[in-house]
Amino acid sequence: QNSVSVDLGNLTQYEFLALNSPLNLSDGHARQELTAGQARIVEELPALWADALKRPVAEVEADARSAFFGLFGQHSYPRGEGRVLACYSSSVAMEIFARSLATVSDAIGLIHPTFDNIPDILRGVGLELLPIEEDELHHGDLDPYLMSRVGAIFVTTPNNPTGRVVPQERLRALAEQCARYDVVLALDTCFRGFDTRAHYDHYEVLRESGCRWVVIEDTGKLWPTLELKIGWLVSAEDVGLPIEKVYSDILLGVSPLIMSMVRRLAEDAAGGGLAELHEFIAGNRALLRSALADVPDVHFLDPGSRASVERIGIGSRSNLAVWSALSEHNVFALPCQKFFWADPARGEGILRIALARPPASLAMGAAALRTVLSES
Ligand SMILES: N=C(N)NC[C@@H](O)CC(=O)C(=O)O
Repeated sequence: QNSVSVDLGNLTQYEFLALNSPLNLSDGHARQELTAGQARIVEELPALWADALKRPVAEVEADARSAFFGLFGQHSYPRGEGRVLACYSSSVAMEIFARSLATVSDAIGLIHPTFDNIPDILRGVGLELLPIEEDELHHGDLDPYLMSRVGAIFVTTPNNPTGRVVPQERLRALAEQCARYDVVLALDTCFRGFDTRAHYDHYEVLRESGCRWVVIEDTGKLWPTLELKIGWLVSAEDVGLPIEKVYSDILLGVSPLIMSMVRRLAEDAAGGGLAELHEFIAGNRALLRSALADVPDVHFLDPGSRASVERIGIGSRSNLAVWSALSEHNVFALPCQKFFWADPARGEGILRIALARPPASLAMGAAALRTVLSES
């Protein structure tokens, strides 16, 4: 067994290695087959193109926002000018938020663990990062020292890779503490679509709390749209950050064709597609867990997660050695050191498997993982 292990710079570099494999179980992007309803929307694209040519982009955008935010129960999203900014991806939205925060603050609290492009983007604009352990975030008020040191706190909910959701009353308490310290509360909700526990109206809670806030919403992990996506950068009226100015430094706007595609996908989801997606992911999660059920020293670390990824504890095995052995089978998982951006050693015995994949691919990948784990 080739136990040479590779330790790359960040998680996305591992994901690049998997991009051309039919057994890519690495990135959290949607790579399952189109449903019949979604395939019909692909057929509609030429008509959506013609429709977008005839209508003002503001109208097309408003329709896309209404369908997407309404689908996930976010009825109180802001309607005012410049309050919801469409970006090419949630990472572009993240970069704009980070640059605007760095004009007024030099430190931010960040949930730990989480996907490493978030700390990388924040460090990239010169911000000092203070970790907020996920358990601490869910337990109660945050450390007063941290709250007096930072200009914002950043929370991914549902979190990546754990799938853990900040419940409504916890969000309210967090937002109220942020209001007391005048700290911006920023949320990355890119996995929200998978978990109905994240479908309470976050914008109503945020508005009622009186805190300054930013939310990054993402269409990119839900539907298999060949990376056509929108990251929405949503902000409070009095957020006190030059978000619109920095946005205008980066882009003028997202294609109305993509906005219309997102609207139609959200409409299809509202008509039954979302429930279908939840069942699909649950089925793949069950497939993976049963394939590994009798392998010694294998643990499913997030039993309650509904996100489109699954963390697997592999005991004392080296996840980099397992990753390498899997890659010999042309199967690609994601080693979890880099999610623990402040303490990578805590990710050593953990792999993440993507669930938004064709069941047949997942089954073959799970069988290869079972073989590799049984040999190590
Ligand atoms: N801008 C970056 N690095 N994009 C990768 C990111 O979307 C993957 C991800 O979030 C996940 O695999 O969970």
